[in-house]
Amino acid sequence: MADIAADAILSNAEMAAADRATIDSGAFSGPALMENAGAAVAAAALARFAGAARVHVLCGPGNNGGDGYVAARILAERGVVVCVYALKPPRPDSDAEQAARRWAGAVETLDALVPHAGDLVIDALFGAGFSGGLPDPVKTALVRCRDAGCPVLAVDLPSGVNGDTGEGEDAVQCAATVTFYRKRPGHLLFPGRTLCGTIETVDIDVRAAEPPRTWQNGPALWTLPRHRADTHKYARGAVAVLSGPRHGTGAARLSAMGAQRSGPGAATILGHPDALDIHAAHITSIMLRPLGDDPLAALQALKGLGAVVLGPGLGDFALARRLAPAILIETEAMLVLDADAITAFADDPSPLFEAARTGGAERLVLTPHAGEFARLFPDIADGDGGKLAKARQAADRSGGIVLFKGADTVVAAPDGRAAINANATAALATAGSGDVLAGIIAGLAAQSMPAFEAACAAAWLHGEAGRRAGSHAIAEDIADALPAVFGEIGG
Ligand SMILES: NC(=O)C1=CN([C@@H]2O[C@H](COP(=O)(O)OP(=O)(O)OC[C@H]3O[C@@H](n4cnc5c(N)ncnc54)[C@H](OP(=O)(O)O)[C@@H]3O)[C@@H](O)[C@H]2O)[C@@H](O)CC1
Ligand SMILES: Nc1ncnc2c1ncn2[C@@H]1O[C@H](COP(=O)(O)OP(=O)(O)O)[C@@H](O)[C@H]1O
Ligand SMILES: [K+]
Repeated sequence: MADIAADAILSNAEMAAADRATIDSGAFSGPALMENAGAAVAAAALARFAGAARVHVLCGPGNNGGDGYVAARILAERGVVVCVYALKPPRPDSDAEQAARRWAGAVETLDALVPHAGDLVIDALFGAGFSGGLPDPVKTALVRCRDAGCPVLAVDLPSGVNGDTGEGEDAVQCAATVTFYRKRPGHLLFPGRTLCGTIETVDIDVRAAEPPRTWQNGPALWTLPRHRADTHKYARGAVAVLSGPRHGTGAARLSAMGAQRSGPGAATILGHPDALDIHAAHITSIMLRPLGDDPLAALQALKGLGAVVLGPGLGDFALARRLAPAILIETEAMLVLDADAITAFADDPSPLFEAARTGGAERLVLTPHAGEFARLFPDIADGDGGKLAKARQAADRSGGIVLFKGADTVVAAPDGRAAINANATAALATAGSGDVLAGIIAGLAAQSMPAFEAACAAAWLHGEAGRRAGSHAIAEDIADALPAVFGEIGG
């Protein structure tokens, strides 16, 4: 079986399929995989919590509990004082039942659990097989762990966190989580990401059944454009940003600044003359052009146009409704649709989505935050499934790349590929930061980077720039940090 990239993310079902495929291939048995998993948990407990007075292992009825019994046995063999508690006995004839039989000590009910501050709790109640809400005895036990203030080490996932969505309102905050083979979406989506604490991903000899379609976003996922030594500014591609009115020009400037610093040869702001006067007082290397009576013609007149940013601070919904489909159908440029230009299509997105399909080959990138997402895709926003599934549904419907912003930004393509971004910090939660991001996407797309890759790379670079700029950065600082980030990763 071919192995998959280290940054691949598997859903609960994909992980279970990998487990089955590994067992069916004859390479490893279920009990052998469980032994590996439990041994990894025991090793993490010894390495991270060596001074624990006692280790309480809470076991559920499935294989997650099975891993717990294995870890308990190995820790006890190493001389650790271990107490085991079960919610229910393991499922009959399961690997977990075998593992439980090899645990020689007592098994108490969860209500016997009395953890103390110097103890360690190993949470092996539920993992990849969990859905719905936690049973009351589990909630009570987890509250006791929290109140005792002892660290919790989660097996695979903190119990109560849904591996596919990251949802998990009753889960306890864990100090660390040991997961197996590849991460689940719930390790990276909030609140799961926070609840996991430090995540350790260990190889337990599982091999994937299918090629992945979800990844943790990072440089392994895309290749940045490189400039040939003999290039010139038009060969490097050009970005156009549509400006808002005189009293709302800042957002377009921030997009243009993000675009410019992402490597294209030129960035131009187009707007009404009174808005351009304001821009002229602020900027030097960004070009300015009047929008005129025919905005499409003004765009088409730009040499080497590769991407257009439409929306930041735009204010003019009618212009967005007219221009977005025209850009997709009548130009070759990539369209990054953000902010007001997303809201402009809230009542009737079909002309946009039709144009995205007519324009072909992933020419549209939508960059909604949660509020804009709910305006454009109200039924998807209200529906079941987490942020990853919602972003995928939106991409499928729109025919464009959907970059669903937030602390756990998800980028999804109509063909099902998706990436979860995990390097961004709260430094980005500052006005105008999304405008810079839209510009970075356009800057990369103008250099012929495909839309999905451009959106993923932009989200990651934006996150790195935010880190570098520091927790009190403003949007301009995020843009200013970009050249150093590109320099560091060799772009
Ligand atoms: N994949 C791999 O390669 C490997 C995986 N391994 C391990 O297996 C784990 C997955 O095991 P799993 O599939 O048995 O699921 P698990 O998380 O134990 O939960 C299932 C049990 O919980 C129950 N249950 C669910 N929701 C509930 C609720 N709301 N309230 C109450 N009950 C609920 C559910 O009940 P049922 O739905 O069947 O009635 C069932 O009894 C994985 O996380 C990892 O630790 C390793 O051993 C080695 C290799
Ligand atoms: N807590 C956070 N951690 C990481 N990134 C964040 C956080 N909050 C916001 N962001 C990112 O900051 C940007 C904010 O964009 P947006 O909401 O459009 O703001 P604006 O319209 O002011 O530019 C998005 O890229 C979003 O993903
Ligand atoms: K668990």
